[in-house]
Amino acid sequence: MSSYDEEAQYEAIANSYAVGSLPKFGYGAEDFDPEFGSYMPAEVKPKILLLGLRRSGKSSIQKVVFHKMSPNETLFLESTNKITKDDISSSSFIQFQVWDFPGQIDFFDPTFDADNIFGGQCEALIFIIDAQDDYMESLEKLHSTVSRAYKVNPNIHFEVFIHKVDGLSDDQKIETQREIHQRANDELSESGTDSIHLSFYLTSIYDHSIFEAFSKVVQKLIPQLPTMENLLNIFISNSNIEKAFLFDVVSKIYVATDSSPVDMASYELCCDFIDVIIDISYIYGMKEDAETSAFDNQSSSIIRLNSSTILYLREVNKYLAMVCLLREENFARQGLIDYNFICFRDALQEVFGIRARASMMRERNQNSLSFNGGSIAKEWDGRV
Ligand SMILES: Nc1nc2c(ncn2[C@@H]2O[C@H](COP(=O)(O)OP(=O)(O)OP(=O)(O)O)[C@@H](O)[C@H]2O)c(=O)[nH]1
Repeated sequence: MSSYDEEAQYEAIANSYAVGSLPKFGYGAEDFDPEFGSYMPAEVKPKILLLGLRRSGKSSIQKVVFHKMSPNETLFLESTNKITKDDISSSSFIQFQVWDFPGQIDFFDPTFDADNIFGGQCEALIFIIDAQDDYMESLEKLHSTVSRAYKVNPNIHFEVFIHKVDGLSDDQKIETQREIHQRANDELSESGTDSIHLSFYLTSIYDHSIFEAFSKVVQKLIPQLPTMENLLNIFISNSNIEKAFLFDVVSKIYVATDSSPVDMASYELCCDFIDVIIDISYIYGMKEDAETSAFDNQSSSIIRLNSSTILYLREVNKYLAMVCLLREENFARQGLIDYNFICFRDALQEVFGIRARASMMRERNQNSLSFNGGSIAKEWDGRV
């Protein structure tokens, strides 16, 4: 396939992106306008809620995924006694808030403002069940939580993290998941609310499962995901690449991958690769007077493994990186891969540029938000 055909293919996909289905979810729009983030008031940012019984691991998940806390440090976390709102947008491609709830919260307390909490910008509710504990009480709480939230906002995505599975054997993991899945869904059908769909994930902060689960939760909230997947499919097939992930660098959440199955070992390898690059950039790449991240739009890296596999990282913008796994012999034509990557990046820019421009126009028309003083459709700062 010639490079020109390929470019046209990327362009067609980018152009086919439907402006009509604009997301509420925000992305690193600073790439289009450096001041965009500051225009977006906190109350319109989408929310992901973390709920569950006390000590189930809610704060630990938030700290490990979004604040680089090491899992062992979570042993010293204090119990949460009020709702903690964490704005993820300042350091990440994905703009949202994570709300961490105290375990003892009572939804039937008259002061609990369910409309405000579950309504509006609430996109996902993650319920955490401690798999190392007796989970019967958790299941009751899960049922009351999702029923209450669903009444207020049926569009919420309900996600269940069966957490702390590091303490279980493989057989126990399967059995626990089966039992929790069965009981939770039975309770929903008995109460006549079986239209509520629950998704289950086995997670632990001591391995990459928590990042993988969070990636899947976040991906559901990105309406452009099929377009991104399509672009990645074209990219890998024309570049002889085995697998490609688009990573949000700070959180190591992958916002998209091609449609071949994700194997956990490859994902872990890519996460470790990003950690190495970030660490090296910080240690050796920081300029003396610079306060900004050393990982920038010029970053790229190649690691050759002794299994004749190559790990290749290219930045997409300052928050987003593409990490590819490919066989060594296919890396001989690096120029082709780099060219295809630039086409891919331009197409992605189109996809999100359309979204940013249209959302600005929509907001202007509605006159509900002020986006004064800047053109969103500026040059992408990661452009070569
Ligand atoms: N083994 C194991 N322990 C975990 C995991 N995640 C969290 N923990 C531990 O669980 C304990 C409670 O974690 P927290 O994050 O404070 O729990 P929480 O749900 O925020 O608790 P509250 O604020 O009281 O509602 C801590 O000692 C964590 O180290 C995990 O994946 N595996």
